[in-house]
Amino acid sequence: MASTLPLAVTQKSKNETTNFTSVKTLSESPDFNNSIPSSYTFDNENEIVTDPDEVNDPIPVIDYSLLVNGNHDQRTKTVHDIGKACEEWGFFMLINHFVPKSVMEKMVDQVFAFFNLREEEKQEYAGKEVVADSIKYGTSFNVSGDKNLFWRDFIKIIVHPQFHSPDKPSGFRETSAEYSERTWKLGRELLKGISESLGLEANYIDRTMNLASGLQMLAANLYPPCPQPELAMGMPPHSDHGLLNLLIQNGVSGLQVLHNGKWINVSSTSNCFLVLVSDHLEIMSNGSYKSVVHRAAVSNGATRMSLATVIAPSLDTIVEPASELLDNESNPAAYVGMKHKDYIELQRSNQLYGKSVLNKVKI
Ligand SMILES: O=C(O)CCC(=O)C(=O)O
Ligand SMILES: [Fe+2]
Repeated sequence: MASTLPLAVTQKSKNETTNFTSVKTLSESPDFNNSIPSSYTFDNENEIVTDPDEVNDPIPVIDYSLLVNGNHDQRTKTVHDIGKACEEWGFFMLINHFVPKSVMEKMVDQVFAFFNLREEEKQEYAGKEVVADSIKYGTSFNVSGDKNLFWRDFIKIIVHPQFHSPDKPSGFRETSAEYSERTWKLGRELLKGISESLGLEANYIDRTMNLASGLQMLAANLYPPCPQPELAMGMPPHSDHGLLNLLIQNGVSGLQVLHNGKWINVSSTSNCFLVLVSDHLEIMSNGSYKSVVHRAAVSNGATRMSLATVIAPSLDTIVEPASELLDNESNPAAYVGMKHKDYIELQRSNQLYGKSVLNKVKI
């Protein structure tokens, strides 16, 4: 899979950018002459990107209210549809999820307020590591390891099993506490439907992935307007660690998912969660459900913001294929078990590219 992904590097010189600690500072600098430094350029030529209405295979939409409040038939159909979406796309849109629109909007506003702090204030969280230090502010993916830089600034915050928050901006802590609590409940409930769709008891994933002490992380991405969007990349093709990623965005589209070898533009959505199957769900389902390869394109007109909520096993859980799904002859284990913490470390110390980390645990 990784070798088929279109991402070739054209130039590689970081010297021009070493004075900037964020894309936001770079793009707002008075000296910025509207041509992006070569260290940010990728060869995005020959890319075919398709809008969902151009393929007769619409992005699956799941009505959460039918999973939790539907009658028997509606529930059964919803569980079936979730399974189909996880199998065929590794991706779906979740509607009627009971997270109030006002809470989602307040969270988006607070994330913008964080990125709008002075650079020195944000730098307090730079130079840290998200698992060890709970909060990390940074740019690109891993500046010291990235071959080319991505047009993206980020903050990652661990909010479960212990809740953490930056002290600024004011109101961030309260808003993110409410948002985290609601999305954590939503993710756990959704995983019950996913367990059932695999033919397992509803609590199977919750129990075996130790979600009572599971990891929840908020990862906010800022993509400032880019004067040469065709040359830059917000985030390269990758899949996420964890079980699910519940993604929201600020009304500017940019997410693209790889489906049957084609990049599909996911249009901007409001009041809906974009749900991405992540690597640990692929591993525990022994590959029945595929983590979705996705990337973020940038645009020159507007600032885009996305907020990922990662719902993941506890850091000490060794994630391996569920023994109930295996059969020595017809369906042997296709992945080796690895502690979640070690998997994150592996991802952090590698280039973010396709399924390169998942491939390391594939048998
Ligand atoms: O910005 C997006 O839409 C994608 C973000 C993403 O892939 C991530 O945070 O892992
Ligand atoms: Fe991602």
